[in-house]
Amino acid sequence: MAMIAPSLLSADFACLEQDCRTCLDAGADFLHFDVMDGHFVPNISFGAPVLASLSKKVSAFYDVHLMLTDPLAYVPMFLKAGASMITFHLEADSPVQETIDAIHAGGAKAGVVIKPATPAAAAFEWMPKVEMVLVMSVEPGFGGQKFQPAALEKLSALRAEAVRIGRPDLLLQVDGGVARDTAPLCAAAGANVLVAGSAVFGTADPAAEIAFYKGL
Ligand SMILES: O=C(CO)[C@@H](O)[C@H](O)COP(=O)(O)O
Ligand SMILES: [Fe+2]
Repeated sequence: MAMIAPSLLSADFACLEQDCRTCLDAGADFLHFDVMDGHFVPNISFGAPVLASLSKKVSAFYDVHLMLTDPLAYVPMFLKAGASMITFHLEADSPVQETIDAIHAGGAKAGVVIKPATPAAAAFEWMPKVEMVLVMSVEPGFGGQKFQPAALEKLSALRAEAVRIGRPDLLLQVDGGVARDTAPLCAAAGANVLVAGSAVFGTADPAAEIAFYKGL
């Protein structure tokens, strides 16, 4: 059964607290918090002060997706702000092992992310060291983009590798263009955490959307 991580990037920032509660009441497993620096990706979203305010009011598993050129420099502030898991890009500039260690030292779970152009094999060496691998199925930077089917092969390859190394239940997340038509394909390919932004918040009934993905 898949877990669902609604992406707050598509929430109404003027009612972020209420939007989080709606997701959690509907059974959302994680709240996906997309952080963009306007450098690693051509967009700026929100940062640690927003997470700190939110995590004080709403108790949840905060799945923080860092789209930053130097994630290591920002790990301490996101840990302090209440991140439950911090995921960073292998394409970023920070040393990977040091960044994983800094996240773990702060008591959070760690994940690595790959962009569409990065092969699945790039994540293999890190799989024994992290709790989650995230496959981007769109270019990071914006919500509402079209799902890139090439992500499916990567998910299958990563799931096979997770089984091979004796971690069959490793969290394997997919992010970008996940909707009612693409989510079942992702789950069948081995994803067990589905990020959905516009598919959840772009509907009149986010709770019904969340129930659909949880049932996969
Ligand atoms: O990390 C990102 C975008 O860079 C995502 O988490 C998006 O927020 C997903 O949005 P949808 O594609 O589901 O609308
Ligand atoms: Fe994301």
